[in-house]
Amino acid sequence: MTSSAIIPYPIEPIAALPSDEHLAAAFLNSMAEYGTQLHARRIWLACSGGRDSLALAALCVQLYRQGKLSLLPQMLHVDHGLQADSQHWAAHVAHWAKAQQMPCHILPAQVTGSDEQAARQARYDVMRAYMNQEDVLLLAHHADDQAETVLMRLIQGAGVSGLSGMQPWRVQSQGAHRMVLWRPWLTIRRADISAYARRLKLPYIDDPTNATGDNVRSGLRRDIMPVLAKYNPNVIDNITRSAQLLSDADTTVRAQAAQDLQQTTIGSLQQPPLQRVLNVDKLAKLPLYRQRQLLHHWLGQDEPLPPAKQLVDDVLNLSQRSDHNHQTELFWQGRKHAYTIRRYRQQLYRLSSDWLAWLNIPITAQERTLAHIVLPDVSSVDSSPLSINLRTSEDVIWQLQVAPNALVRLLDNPAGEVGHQTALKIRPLDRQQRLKTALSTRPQSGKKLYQTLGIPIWLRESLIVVSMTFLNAETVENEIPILLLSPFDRWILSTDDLAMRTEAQTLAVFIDSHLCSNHTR
Ligand SMILES: Nc1ncnc2c1ncn2[C@@H]1O[C@H](COP(=O)(O)OP(=O)(O)OP(=O)(O)O)[C@@H](O)[C@H]1O
Repeated sequence: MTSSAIIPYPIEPIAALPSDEHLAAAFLNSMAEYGTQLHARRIWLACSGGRDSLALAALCVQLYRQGKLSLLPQMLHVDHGLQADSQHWAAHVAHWAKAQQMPCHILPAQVTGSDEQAARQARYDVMRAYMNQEDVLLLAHHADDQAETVLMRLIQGAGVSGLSGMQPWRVQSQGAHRMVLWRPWLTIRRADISAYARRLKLPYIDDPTNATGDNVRSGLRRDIMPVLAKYNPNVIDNITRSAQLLSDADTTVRAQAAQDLQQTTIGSLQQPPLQRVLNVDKLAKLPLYRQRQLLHHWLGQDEPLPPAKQLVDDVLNLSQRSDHNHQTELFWQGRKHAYTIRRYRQQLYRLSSDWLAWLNIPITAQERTLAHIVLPDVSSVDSSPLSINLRTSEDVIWQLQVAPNALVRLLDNPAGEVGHQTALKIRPLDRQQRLKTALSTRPQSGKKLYQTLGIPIWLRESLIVVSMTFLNAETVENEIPILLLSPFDRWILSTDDLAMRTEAQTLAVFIDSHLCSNHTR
C-alpha cells in the first residue's frame, strides 16, 4: 500500500519570495468579484497540507505581506484520523503555518464510513462547527478538479445544475448554520499550481492515492483525461468554460422555475416542508419543458439533492391524468426527509412522512370554559389569548387560539359572568354530523362536506368542529357549531338559531388555528 509523504523541502518563511502573477490575479479578481459579500466577514483557509491548498495558503501569505490582502486568513486543517500518519501531517501543517506566522487550527474529525464522501462530510461538519455563522471558507479547488467533477457528473447523467460543476461562491447550510465556500482558483490549471509550489519549494504532503486511487475521480484523472487531451489539448480549460456557461444557464432556469413555482403554488412557500401543494391547472398551462423544470424544483425544495428524472416524469404523468383515481402514491426518499406525492382533484401534494404520521395522531374531544380569557380584567393589554393544543407531536403542534376580548364584544353581559357561562367544545368532525357553512344554503353531513370543501383523503381525520356551548343554558340550543377547522383552512359555520347566529359568527372571527413546527427547512 502506498502512503503519503512530505516533499522534502525545509520549512522556511515564503513571504519574501516572488508570488505568481497568474495565480495572484485569479485570486484578486475573485476577491474583487465577491468584494461586497466578503466585506466584514471572517475568512478561513481549508488546508489539507497537500500541494494545492498549501500553495493557496502560501499565496495568501505573500499577498498579505505585499499589502494586497488586508487580513490573513486563518488556516484550518482537519485530522480525519484515517491514516496512521495523520497526526504527523497535522503537526507538519501547524509547523509550516507557524513559520509563516499564519494562525492555524487543527481540528480532529470522526469519520463514519471509509469512503471519500464520508471524509468530506465529516471535514465540512467539523469546520462549519468551528467557524462562526456566515464565515467564509477558502478552498483550493482548481480547473482540473472542476473538469473531473463535470465529467464525473456527466457519466452519472446530471442535469444543467450538476454539469455547472463546483461554484466559486456557494452558501452551504446545515440546519440553521451557514457558511460560504469560496473557490478563487477554479480557472487555474493544476500544472500552474505545481510549478508555483516547486518554485517556492513548498514542503507539501504528497498523497499518491490522488493519482493511483481506485475511485472514479482518480480513474478519470489517470485514464480518461490524457486520452481526451489527445483529441483536444485544451480539454481542461474547455470543460471548465462549459461549466461556467452552464452555471449561467442554471441561474436562468432556476429563476424561471422560482417564478413559475410562485404562481402555481397553493399556500405559502415559506411554510415548513410538511405539505407543499401545486395547482395542476396552472401547471398544465406552462410549456412541457417548464412543467418538468418546475416539478424538479418543487419536489427538491428543502432537500440538498434533486429528485431523479424518473420521479419528475412520474409526477408529470400524475398531473396529466384525467381520471378520478386519487389513490396513486409516489414515494421519494430525499436526503433529509421521505415524501409521498399524491394528487387530489386539481392539486398535487408533496407530503413529508413526518407529516403523514402526524395526521394519524387521533384528536381527542375537549371542552374549555372561556372564563380565563375574560378574567380578571378583560380590557388589560396583557390579556393573553386562550391557547388550546389540538394535536401535538415532537415536531408539530396544532393550536387553537381565542383572542382576548372575544366574549365581551359578543355578549352584552358583565365580562366575568360571560366567561363562566360559555365554553368551547372541540371535537373531530363526525361523518354523520350535519353542518352548514356560512356559504351553503343547507346543512350537509360530514361525509358530504369532504366533497364540497375538497378535503383530500389524508386530511379527513384532521377536521375539527368548534362549538360554543352554554354551561347553564335553560332555553337556548346548548351547542352551536361555529367553526370547522383543518390544519390549513377554516370555515365559519352558520346556525339556524337566529338569536345566536350573529354572536356565533362573531366569536368565530376571534378564533384561529395555526401550526407550529420545528421541522428543519
Ligand atoms: N484535511 C483537510 N483539512 C482541511 N481542508 C482540507 C482537507 N482536505 C481537503 N481540504 C480542502 O478541500 C479542498 C479539496 O479537497 P481535495 O481532497 O480535492 O484536496 P487534496 O487533494 O486533499 O489536497 P489539496 O487540494 O490541498 O492538494 C482542498 O483544496 C482543501 O482546501
